[in-house]
Amino acid sequence: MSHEEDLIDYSDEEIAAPEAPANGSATAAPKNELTVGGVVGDKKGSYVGIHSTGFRDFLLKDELVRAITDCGFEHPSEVQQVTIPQAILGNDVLCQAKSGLGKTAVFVLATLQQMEEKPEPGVATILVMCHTRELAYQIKNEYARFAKFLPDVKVSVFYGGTPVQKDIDILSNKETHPHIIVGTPGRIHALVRDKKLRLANLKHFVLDECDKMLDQPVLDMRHDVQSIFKATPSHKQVMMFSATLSKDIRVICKKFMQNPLEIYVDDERKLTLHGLQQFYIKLDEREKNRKLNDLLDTLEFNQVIIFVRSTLRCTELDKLLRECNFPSTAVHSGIGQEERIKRYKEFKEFQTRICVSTDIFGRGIDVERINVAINYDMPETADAYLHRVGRAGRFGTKGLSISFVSSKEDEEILKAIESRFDVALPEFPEEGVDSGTYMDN
Ligand SMILES: Nc1ncnc2c1ncn2[C@@H]1O[C@H](COP(=O)(O)OP(=O)(O)OP(=O)(O)O)[C@@H](O)[C@H]1O
Repeated sequence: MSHEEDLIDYSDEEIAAPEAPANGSATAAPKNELTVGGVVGDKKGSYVGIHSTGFRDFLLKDELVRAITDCGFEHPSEVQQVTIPQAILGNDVLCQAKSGLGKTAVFVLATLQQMEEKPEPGVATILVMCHTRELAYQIKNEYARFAKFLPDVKVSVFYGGTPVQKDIDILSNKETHPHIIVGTPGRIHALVRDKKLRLANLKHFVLDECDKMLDQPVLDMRHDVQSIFKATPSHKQVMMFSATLSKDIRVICKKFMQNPLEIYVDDERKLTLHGLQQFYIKLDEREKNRKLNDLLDTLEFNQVIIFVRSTLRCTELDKLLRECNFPSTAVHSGIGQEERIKRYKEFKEFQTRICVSTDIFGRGIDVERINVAINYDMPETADAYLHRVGRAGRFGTKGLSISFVSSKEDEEILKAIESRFDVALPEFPEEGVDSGTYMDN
């Protein structure tokens, strides 16, 4: 059994406290910050530097512009306006921007733009890593979407829980060897360690959900990332993204970078989504099931995601919902990988409307029609809360989040959320809320 197979799914595990900075290779970077729509430290936020109003202004390859149009993207979001022009120049970038506002397209477009027209067969130049397998799969699909008019570009996704031999076969044939690799650190590390994957020609190293990936000393994710990083050339572009970047984690991220441009779209305290209405409900643990039933009966939703704290609770709640005739599915690390991806696809494609999940779907997962997010169990940190509720109200759409508060600890988390993100979380009104406030027409 490889080392990688020992790694259970990271995302079901607790978020560990950050440890001392790792022995990274880069030196401390001078301040190079751009805050948009907020204030970082004593520096005033600024819109100076935003001149672009359309994707065409980025002077991207024709093939990319066509793909962007096909995706239905009309205008770049704020994070895209600010970050894409810098990223396509090859600068290192550390970027924080709200959930659901299009960070993925920033690195996908920036890396594809910098790719040679005829990429050398058998050579990987772009590596993107993230913390869960479903997110890796999703990012691979985003590359496929934007590279659709670049027929020579090959992209593959590698993650654990699948036969490693398949990955080795792909890598050992020049015809199938990808130029772009997306994956999770355990499997990528195993492939690099066993010399199946060579990164000597890598030009772009990207971490999505970078805080989660680097703040995991217990489960060795950071260790895997560091080992992989060491197998790459010293001259390359490094980009990292998340909706949450605490001061501590920024220091760690920057150890991988050289003089990065730090882009913070909105002050840390203003990271909650405008279109998202957020409430809590105080109740006893034993009242949760009935309350959830009532909510699912009365709320209007396109799709709803329900977060729980363990795989066992996930299985049981899903079962209970189905017994009550709610069309539910469950996703957690105890489910076989193939089945997990199948369920992800069904949910993404609107074939299922209710998904009970552990934190596996708590970050990055983009399902357009989720308009309600329910914390059946409170998350353990304010940051985890922000990511979870950000599954609803994607790209400026409306949404609703309701969090069940059933213990003293839950109340503490609620307070931490309110103070960290400068947001008032009111109690869910007895009479409910008007569906027009959380459903797009
Ligand atoms: N300019 C755009 N116009 C329209 N839709 C867009 C645009 N940019 C991104 N989107 C869509 O918005 C959704 C959210 O984007 P994405 O998943 O990249 O967000 P994110 O910033 O990575 O969020 P998170 O922090 O939750 O991971 C996706 O469905 C994406 O296709």
